[in-house]
Amino acid sequence: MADLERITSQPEAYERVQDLAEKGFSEIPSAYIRPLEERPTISESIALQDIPVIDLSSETSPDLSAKVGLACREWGFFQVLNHGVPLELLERMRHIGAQFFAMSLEDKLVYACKDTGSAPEGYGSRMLVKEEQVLDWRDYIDHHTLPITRRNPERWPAHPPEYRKTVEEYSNETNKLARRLLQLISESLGLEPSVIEDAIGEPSQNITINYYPPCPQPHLTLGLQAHSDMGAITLLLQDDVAGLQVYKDHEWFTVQPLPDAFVVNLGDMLQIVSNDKYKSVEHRAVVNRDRPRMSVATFYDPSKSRYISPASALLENNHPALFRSVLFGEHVSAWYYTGPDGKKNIESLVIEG
Ligand SMILES: O=C(O)CCC(=O)C(=O)O
Ligand SMILES: [Fe+2]
Repeated sequence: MADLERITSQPEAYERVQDLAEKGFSEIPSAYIRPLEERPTISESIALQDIPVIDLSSETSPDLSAKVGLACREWGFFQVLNHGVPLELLERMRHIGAQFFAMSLEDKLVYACKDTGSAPEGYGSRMLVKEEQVLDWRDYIDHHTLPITRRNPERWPAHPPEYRKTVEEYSNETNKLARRLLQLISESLGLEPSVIEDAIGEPSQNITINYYPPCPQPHLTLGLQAHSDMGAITLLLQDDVAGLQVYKDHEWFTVQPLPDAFVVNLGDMLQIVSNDKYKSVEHRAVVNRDRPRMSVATFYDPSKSRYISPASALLENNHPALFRSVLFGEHVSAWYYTGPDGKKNIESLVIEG
Protein backbone atom coordinates (compact mmCIF):
# COMPACT_ATOMS: atom_id res chain seq x y z
CA MET A 1 0.00 0.00 0.00
CA ALA A 2 2.83 2.35 0.85
CA ASP A 3 4.15 1.62 -2.59
CA LEU A 4 0.83 2.57 -4.21
CA GLU A 5 0.79 5.89 -2.34
CA ARG A 6 4.21 6.63 -3.66
CA ILE A 7 3.06 5.90 -7.20
CA THR A 8 -0.06 8.00 -6.76
CA SER A 9 1.85 11.05 -5.65
CA GLN A 10 4.75 10.60 -8.08
CA PRO A 11 3.44 9.00 -11.26
CA GLU A 12 6.47 10.09 -13.23
CA ALA A 13 8.57 7.67 -11.19
CA TYR A 14 6.84 4.95 -13.20
CA GLU A 15 7.65 5.60 -16.79
CA ARG A 16 5.93 2.65 -18.46
CA VAL A 17 2.37 1.44 -17.94
CA GLN A 18 3.17 -2.23 -18.59
CA ASP A 19 5.58 -2.25 -15.68
CA LEU A 20 2.97 -0.62 -13.44
CA ALA A 21 0.23 -3.02 -14.57
CA GLU A 22 2.42 -6.05 -13.92
CA LYS A 23 2.72 -5.02 -10.25
CA GLY A 24 -0.89 -6.14 -9.86
CA PHE A 25 -2.48 -3.22 -7.94
CA SER A 26 -6.25 -3.15 -7.68
CA GLU A 27 -6.47 0.65 -8.09
CA ILE A 28 -4.83 2.77 -10.74
CA PRO A 29 -2.75 5.86 -9.86
CA SER A 30 -4.66 9.14 -9.98
CA ALA A 31 -2.52 10.39 -12.88
CA TYR A 32 -4.39 7.95 -15.17
CA ILE A 33 -7.91 8.81 -14.00
CA ARG A 34 -9.89 10.78 -16.60
CA PRO A 35 -12.36 13.55 -15.71
CA LEU A 36 -15.91 12.15 -15.46
CA GLU A 37 -17.03 13.35 -18.88
CA GLU A 38 -14.15 11.57 -20.61
CA ARG A 39 -14.59 8.18 -18.94
CA PRO A 40 -15.75 5.36 -21.20
CA THR A 41 -18.78 3.18 -20.72
CA ILE A 42 -17.39 -0.33 -20.80
CA SER A 43 -20.02 -2.70 -22.10
CA GLU A 44 -19.83 -6.12 -23.65
CA SER A 45 -22.51 -5.31 -26.20
CA ILE A 46 -21.49 -5.02 -29.82
CA ALA A 47 -22.42 -1.77 -31.54
CA LEU A 48 -25.22 -2.47 -34.00
CA GLN A 49 -23.73 -0.23 -36.59
CA ASP A 50 -20.16 -0.85 -37.63
CA ILE A 51 -17.75 1.05 -39.84
CA PRO A 52 -17.82 0.08 -43.55
CA VAL A 53 -15.73 -2.85 -44.79
CA ILE A 54 -14.36 -2.53 -48.33
CA ASP A 55 -12.89 -5.44 -50.29
CA LEU A 56 -10.16 -3.87 -52.41
CA SER A 57 -9.97 -6.84 -54.79
CA SER A 58 -13.59 -7.00 -55.81
CA GLU A 59 -14.51 -3.91 -57.79
CA THR A 60 -13.41 -1.95 -60.77
CA SER A 61 -11.91 1.45 -60.12
CA PRO A 62 -14.94 3.81 -60.43
CA ASP A 63 -17.10 1.60 -58.20
CA LEU A 64 -14.35 1.22 -55.69
CA SER A 65 -13.65 4.94 -55.45
CA ALA A 66 -17.39 5.58 -55.05
CA LYS A 67 -17.47 3.14 -52.11
CA VAL A 68 -14.41 4.70 -50.58
CA GLY A 69 -15.95 8.15 -51.03
CA LEU A 70 -19.15 7.12 -49.26
CA ALA A 71 -17.17 5.63 -46.35
CA CYS A 72 -15.10 8.82 -46.09
CA ARG A 73 -18.18 11.03 -46.08
CA GLU A 74 -20.24 8.97 -43.67
CA TRP A 75 -17.61 7.77 -41.22
CA GLY A 76 -14.11 8.99 -42.06
CA PHE A 77 -13.19 5.44 -40.99
CA PHE A 78 -13.40 2.12 -42.83
CA GLN A 79 -11.76 -1.29 -42.91
CA VAL A 80 -10.11 -2.76 -46.00
CA LEU A 81 -9.71 -6.43 -46.92
CA ASN A 82 -7.64 -7.97 -49.74
CA HIS A 83 -5.46 -4.88 -49.49
CA GLY A 84 -2.35 -6.42 -51.05
CA VAL A 85 -0.14 -6.38 -47.93
CA PRO A 86 0.89 -10.05 -47.51
CA LEU A 87 -0.96 -11.65 -44.60
CA GLU A 88 2.18 -13.41 -43.43
CA LEU A 89 3.81 -9.96 -43.10
CA LEU A 90 0.94 -8.82 -40.85
CA GLU A 91 1.58 -11.90 -38.71
CA ARG A 92 5.31 -11.22 -38.57
CA MET A 93 4.67 -7.61 -37.56
CA ARG A 94 2.37 -8.72 -34.73
CA HIS A 95 4.95 -11.29 -33.71
CA ILE A 96 7.87 -8.85 -33.43
CA GLY A 97 5.65 -6.42 -31.48
CA ALA A 98 4.64 -9.15 -29.03
CA GLN A 99 8.27 -10.25 -28.68
CA PHE A 100 9.40 -6.70 -27.98
CA PHE A 101 6.82 -6.09 -25.26
CA ALA A 102 7.59 -9.50 -23.72
CA MET A 103 11.18 -8.40 -23.00
CA SER A 104 12.15 -7.15 -19.53
CA LEU A 105 11.69 -3.43 -18.79
CA GLU A 106 15.45 -3.05 -18.65
CA ASP A 107 15.90 -4.58 -22.10
CA LYS A 108 13.12 -2.43 -23.56
CA LEU A 109 14.55 0.75 -22.02
CA VAL A 110 17.64 0.35 -24.21
CA TYR A 111 15.33 1.69 -26.97
CA ALA A 112 13.69 4.44 -24.84
CA CYS A 113 12.76 7.70 -26.63
CA LYS A 114 15.77 9.94 -26.23
CA ASP A 115 14.40 13.41 -26.98
CA THR A 116 11.40 15.13 -25.45
CA GLY A 117 10.00 16.75 -28.63
CA SER A 118 6.90 15.73 -30.53
CA ALA A 119 6.67 12.09 -31.77
CA PRO A 120 10.20 11.04 -30.84
CA GLU A 121 11.40 7.70 -32.14
CA GLY A 122 11.66 4.83 -29.63
CA TYR A 123 9.99 3.22 -26.63
CA GLY A 124 7.78 5.54 -24.60
CA SER A 125 4.45 6.09 -22.93
CA ARG A 126 3.52 9.77 -22.80
CA MET A 127 1.88 11.26 -25.88
CA LEU A 128 1.89 14.96 -25.04
CA VAL A 129 4.95 16.97 -24.13
CA LYS A 130 3.25 19.32 -21.63
CA GLU A 131 3.57 18.52 -17.91
CA GLU A 132 -0.10 18.80 -16.88
CA GLN A 133 -1.94 15.92 -18.49
CA VAL A 134 -3.94 12.81 -17.67
CA LEU A 135 -1.77 9.89 -18.76
CA ASP A 136 -2.82 7.22 -21.25
CA TRP A 137 -2.90 3.53 -20.26
CA ARG A 138 -0.54 2.73 -23.10
CA ASP A 139 3.10 2.16 -23.98
CA TYR A 140 4.45 2.33 -27.52
CA ILE A 141 7.48 1.97 -29.70
CA ASP A 142 7.69 4.38 -32.60
CA HIS A 143 9.82 4.04 -35.75
CA HIS A 144 10.67 6.72 -38.30
CA THR A 145 10.43 4.80 -41.55
CA LEU A 146 10.10 7.14 -44.55
CA PRO A 147 11.61 8.85 -46.39
CA ILE A 148 14.56 6.48 -46.41
CA THR A 149 16.79 9.32 -45.12
CA ARG A 150 14.83 9.23 -41.80
CA ARG A 151 15.16 5.46 -41.53
CA ASN A 152 17.83 4.27 -39.06
CA PRO A 153 17.22 0.56 -38.45
CA GLU A 154 20.18 0.40 -36.08
CA ARG A 155 18.08 2.40 -33.59
CA TRP A 156 15.34 -0.23 -33.66
CA PRO A 157 15.30 -3.36 -31.50
CA ALA A 158 17.79 -6.04 -32.47
CA HIS A 159 15.62 -8.76 -30.95
CA PRO A 160 14.01 -10.86 -32.33
CA PRO A 161 16.59 -11.09 -35.16
CA GLU A 162 13.96 -10.46 -37.87
CA TYR A 163 12.72 -7.25 -36.18
CA ARG A 164 14.40 -4.65 -38.38
CA LYS A 165 13.83 -6.44 -41.66
CA THR A 166 10.15 -6.89 -40.81
CA VAL A 167 9.65 -3.18 -40.03
CA GLU A 168 11.35 -2.23 -43.31
CA GLU A 169 9.19 -4.60 -45.34
CA TYR A 170 6.06 -3.50 -43.53
CA SER A 171 6.95 0.16 -44.16
CA ASN A 172 7.33 -0.44 -47.91
CA GLU A 173 4.15 -2.47 -48.26
CA THR A 174 1.93 -0.15 -46.20
CA ASN A 175 3.28 2.82 -48.14
CA LYS A 176 2.06 1.23 -51.38
CA LEU A 177 -1.36 0.63 -49.85
CA ALA A 178 -1.60 4.19 -48.48
CA ARG A 179 -0.77 5.59 -51.93
CA ARG A 180 -3.41 3.42 -53.57
CA LEU A 181 -6.01 4.57 -51.05
CA LEU A 182 -5.08 8.23 -51.54
CA GLN A 183 -5.57 7.77 -55.28
CA LEU A 184 -9.01 6.26 -54.73
CA ILE A 185 -9.90 9.07 -52.31
CA SER A 186 -8.71 11.66 -54.83
CA GLU A 187 -10.90 10.09 -57.53
CA SER A 188 -13.84 9.97 -55.13
CA LEU A 189 -13.59 13.77 -54.89
CA GLY A 190 -13.75 14.04 -58.68
CA LEU A 191 -10.02 14.83 -58.85
CA GLU A 192 -7.18 13.29 -60.86
CA PRO A 193 -5.82 10.28 -58.90
CA SER A 194 -2.52 12.00 -58.03
CA VAL A 195 -3.92 15.27 -56.62
CA ILE A 196 -3.84 14.34 -52.93
CA GLU A 197 -0.41 12.69 -53.11
CA ASP A 198 0.91 15.78 -54.89
CA ALA A 199 -0.55 18.04 -52.21
CA ILE A 200 1.09 15.99 -49.44
CA GLY A 201 4.47 15.87 -51.22
CA GLU A 202 7.14 13.36 -50.24
CA PRO A 203 5.51 11.37 -47.44
CA SER A 204 6.87 11.12 -43.96
CA GLN A 205 5.88 7.74 -42.54
CA ASN A 206 5.98 6.68 -38.87
CA ILE A 207 5.08 3.24 -37.58
CA THR A 208 3.94 3.00 -33.96
CA ILE A 209 3.32 -0.28 -32.16
CA ASN A 210 0.84 0.45 -29.34
CA TYR A 211 0.65 -1.82 -26.30
CA TYR A 212 -2.29 -1.52 -23.89
CA PRO A 213 -1.77 -3.62 -20.74
CA PRO A 214 -4.79 -5.03 -18.88
CA CYS A 215 -6.15 -2.48 -16.43
CA PRO A 216 -7.85 -3.14 -13.06
CA GLN A 217 -10.18 -0.10 -13.50
CA PRO A 218 -10.88 0.26 -17.24
CA HIS A 219 -13.94 2.46 -16.64
CA LEU A 220 -11.76 5.23 -15.14
CA THR A 221 -9.13 5.59 -17.83
CA LEU A 222 -8.40 5.45 -21.57
CA GLY A 223 -5.72 3.53 -23.43
CA LEU A 224 -5.44 6.48 -25.77
CA GLN A 225 -7.26 9.78 -25.29
CA ALA A 226 -9.70 11.07 -27.92
CA HIS A 227 -7.88 12.63 -30.86
CA SER A 228 -7.93 12.93 -34.62
CA ASP A 229 -4.76 11.91 -36.45
CA MET A 230 -2.84 14.91 -37.69
CA GLY A 231 -1.47 13.77 -41.03
CA ALA A 232 -3.10 12.49 -44.23
CA ILE A 233 -4.08 8.87 -43.72
CA THR A 234 -3.50 6.19 -41.07
CA LEU A 235 -3.54 2.42 -41.52
CA LEU A 236 -4.19 0.55 -38.30
CA LEU A 237 -3.58 -3.14 -37.76
CA GLN A 238 -5.44 -4.49 -34.72
CA ASP A 239 -5.14 -7.82 -32.94
CA ASP A 240 -8.28 -9.74 -31.91
CA VAL A 241 -8.99 -7.64 -28.80
CA ALA A 242 -11.52 -4.83 -29.31
CA GLY A 243 -10.62 -1.39 -28.01
CA LEU A 244 -10.70 1.17 -30.83
CA GLN A 245 -13.71 3.49 -30.71
CA VAL A 246 -14.86 6.06 -33.27
CA TYR A 247 -17.03 9.10 -32.49
CA LYS A 248 -20.08 9.55 -34.71
CA ASP A 249 -23.43 11.23 -34.14
CA HIS A 250 -22.48 12.02 -30.50
CA GLU A 251 -21.76 8.36 -29.72
CA TRP A 252 -18.69 6.17 -29.42
CA PHE A 253 -18.73 3.08 -31.66
CA THR A 254 -16.41 0.14 -31.02
CA VAL A 255 -14.64 -1.08 -34.16
CA GLN A 256 -14.86 -4.85 -34.27
CA PRO A 257 -11.47 -6.36 -35.06
CA LEU A 258 -11.47 -8.22 -38.38
CA PRO A 259 -8.56 -10.59 -38.89
CA ASP A 260 -6.35 -9.54 -41.82
CA ALA A 261 -7.98 -6.11 -42.22
CA PHE A 262 -6.55 -2.62 -41.94
CA VAL A 263 -8.62 0.09 -40.32
CA VAL A 264 -8.18 3.22 -42.43
CA ASN A 265 -8.82 6.71 -41.14
CA LEU A 266 -8.39 10.20 -42.49
CA GLY A 267 -6.20 12.77 -40.78
CA ASP A 268 -6.44 16.54 -40.39
CA MET A 269 -4.37 17.26 -43.52
CA LEU A 270 -6.82 15.30 -45.65
CA GLN A 271 -9.68 17.32 -44.19
CA ILE A 272 -7.83 20.47 -45.29
CA VAL A 273 -6.87 19.22 -48.77
CA SER A 274 -10.47 18.07 -49.36
CA ASN A 275 -11.62 21.55 -48.23
CA ASP A 276 -13.79 19.98 -45.51
CA LYS A 277 -15.56 17.53 -47.85
CA TYR A 278 -14.09 14.76 -45.71
CA LYS A 279 -13.42 15.01 -41.98
CA SER A 280 -10.68 13.68 -39.77
CA VAL A 281 -12.66 11.79 -37.20
CA GLU A 282 -12.07 11.59 -33.45
CA HIS A 283 -11.21 8.20 -32.07
CA ARG A 284 -9.80 6.74 -28.86
CA ALA A 285 -8.81 3.39 -27.37
CA VAL A 286 -10.41 1.80 -24.33
CA VAL A 287 -8.76 -0.91 -22.25
CA ASN A 288 -10.04 -3.94 -20.40
CA ARG A 289 -9.33 -5.95 -17.24
CA ASP A 290 -8.21 -9.21 -18.73
CA ARG A 291 -6.28 -9.04 -21.96
CA PRO A 292 -3.46 -6.90 -23.26
CA ARG A 293 -4.14 -5.35 -26.66
CA MET A 294 -1.68 -4.47 -29.39
CA SER A 295 -2.15 -2.34 -32.49
CA VAL A 296 0.21 -1.06 -35.17
CA ALA A 297 -0.49 2.42 -36.54
CA THR A 298 1.17 3.49 -39.79
CA PHE A 299 0.96 7.23 -40.36
CA TYR A 300 1.34 8.72 -43.86
CA ASP A 301 2.01 12.42 -43.26
CA PRO A 302 3.48 15.38 -45.10
CA SER A 303 6.99 16.41 -44.09
CA LYS A 304 7.06 18.95 -41.27
CA SER A 305 8.28 21.65 -43.67
CA ARG A 306 5.33 21.25 -46.05
CA TYR A 307 2.52 23.81 -46.30
CA ILE A 308 -0.91 22.20 -46.74
CA SER A 309 -3.95 23.98 -48.14
CA PRO A 310 -7.23 23.05 -49.85
CA ALA A 311 -6.72 21.54 -53.35
CA SER A 312 -7.15 24.34 -55.89
CA ALA A 313 -9.21 22.06 -58.17
CA LEU A 314 -11.90 22.04 -55.47
CA LEU A 315 -12.09 25.81 -55.18
CA GLU A 316 -14.50 27.81 -57.29
CA ASN A 317 -16.48 31.00 -56.82
CA ASN A 318 -19.10 29.40 -54.64
CA HIS A 319 -16.61 27.04 -52.96
CA PRO A 320 -14.01 29.29 -51.33
CA ALA A 321 -11.14 27.84 -49.28
CA LEU A 322 -12.42 26.96 -45.82
CA PHE A 323 -8.98 26.55 -44.23
CA ARG A 324 -5.90 28.70 -44.22
CA SER A 325 -2.67 27.14 -45.34
CA VAL A 326 -0.73 25.53 -42.49
CA LEU A 327 2.84 24.37 -42.02
CA PHE A 328 2.45 20.72 -41.04
CA GLY A 329 5.21 20.96 -38.40
CA GLU A 330 3.36 23.81 -36.69
CA HIS A 331 0.13 21.86 -36.65
CA VAL A 332 1.92 18.93 -34.98
CA SER A 333 3.68 21.10 -32.36
CA ALA A 334 0.42 22.85 -31.49
CA TRP A 335 -1.02 19.50 -30.43
CA TYR A 336 1.95 17.98 -28.63
CA TYR A 337 2.84 21.08 -26.63
CA THR A 338 -0.60 22.34 -25.68
CA GLY A 339 -2.79 19.26 -26.09
CA PRO A 340 -6.54 19.15 -26.66
CA ASP A 341 -8.54 22.09 -25.38
CA GLY A 342 -11.94 20.53 -25.86
CA LYS A 343 -12.08 21.13 -29.59
CA LYS A 344 -10.25 19.73 -32.55
CA ASN A 345 -6.90 21.32 -33.20
CA ILE A 346 -7.83 21.89 -36.85
CA GLU A 347 -10.63 24.30 -35.89
CA SER A 348 -8.08 27.06 -35.33
CA LEU A 349 -7.30 26.88 -39.08
CA VAL A 350 -10.85 27.55 -40.24
CA ILE A 351 -11.21 30.79 -42.22
CA GLU A 352 -13.94 32.82 -40.54
CA GLY A 353 -16.45 34.25 -42.89
O1 LIG B 1 -4.80 1.41 -30.89
C1 LIG B 1 -5.77 1.91 -31.44
O2 LIG B 1 -6.79 1.28 -31.66
C2 LIG B 1 -5.75 3.36 -31.86
C3 LIG B 1 -4.38 3.90 -32.14
C4 LIG B 1 -4.40 5.32 -32.63
O3 LIG B 1 -5.44 5.93 -32.77
C5 LIG B 1 -3.16 6.01 -32.93
O4 LIG B 1 -2.07 5.42 -32.70
O5 LIG B 1 -3.23 7.17 -33.41
FE1 LIG C 1 -5.12 7.77 -33.88
